[in-house]
Amino acid sequence: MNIYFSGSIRGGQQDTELYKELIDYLKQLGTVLTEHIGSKTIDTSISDQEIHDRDLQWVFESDIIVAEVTVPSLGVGYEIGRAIEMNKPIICLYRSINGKSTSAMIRGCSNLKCFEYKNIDDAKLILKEQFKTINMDWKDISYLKEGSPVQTKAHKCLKELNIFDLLKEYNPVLTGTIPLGISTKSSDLDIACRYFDADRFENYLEMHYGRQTNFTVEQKEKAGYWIVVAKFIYQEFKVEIYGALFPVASQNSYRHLQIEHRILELLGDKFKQQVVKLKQEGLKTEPAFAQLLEIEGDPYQQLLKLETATDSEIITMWNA
Ligand SMILES: O=c1[nH]c(=O)n([C@H]2C[C@H](O)[C@@H](COP(=O)(O)O)O2)cc1CO
Repeated sequence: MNIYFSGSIRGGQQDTELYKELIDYLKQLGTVLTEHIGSKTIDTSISDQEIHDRDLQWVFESDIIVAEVTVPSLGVGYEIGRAIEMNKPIICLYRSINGKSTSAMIRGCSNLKCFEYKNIDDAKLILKEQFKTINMDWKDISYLKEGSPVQTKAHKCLKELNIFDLLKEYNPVLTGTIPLGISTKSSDLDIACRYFDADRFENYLEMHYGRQTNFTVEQKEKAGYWIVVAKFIYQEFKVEIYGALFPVASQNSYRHLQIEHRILELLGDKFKQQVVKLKQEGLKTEPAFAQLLEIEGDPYQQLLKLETATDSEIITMWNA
């Protein structure tokens, strides 16, 4: 796994030693492409344009961006913005100094995860917990092959439909409950995609899947977003391909998948069985999680808030 560590240089180098400690820790989790940020020696042999182009190429090659954003830096802010455009997972870490927090454009951005920490041990714990979820590559569906009978069947159908090759440019990810192993008989095969041109995406879906049983495709507004939804039946599965204009990683179905996966990993089989039981009784997935964790309010929104909770906070929510 390639990691792009981002930290202030010309914005101020007072935290360089801390960056070095973070980089050393990240080296245990993957390959850090930007080790130079942990050193005060500035390479003057390359031009600003070379730095810019090299670093953007590294952002592109990274699987994750970790940014320490306590010292305000134009370069770090710019890298984060470009990484969001590239649909990369981003973790920002900051310390409040003299009551001063970090920019609202970072803390308030739903395309990244922002954590406040106090010391290096805190930061390491946050990184350890976050990397556990991020390491799961949902784009590669081979994990289904070794799974439950329904997961193996899903794998076979998705291969036969060639969904992940045909829709490659739309960045498809299987979401919903089948990847999590908590599906019931009525669970769909949900595929989340990102389009850049809704009409083109709709036509493409029609061209490739229009002959499938009960095929329908429509464009509509949902919760303020313009979406394209194609549905059809394939063998025993209802397939739903869903496209929106924004990156899959920031779509709610994907974010729910990630947080639910993390909760299931943390709370184990007993919790999983309770979720399945509530679903069999007719509850939808997110309301089932919310009921068991005693979360009040809109379960779809409230579950997303757990993205920045620590493992121990999540564990204490469940009184088995
Ligand atoms: O010499 C450099 N090398 C380099 O890699 N950078 C990149 C990596 C850092 O994450 C970020 C720091 O930006 P700034 O220098 O504006 O604080 O920019 C920035 C500079 C100098 O701006």
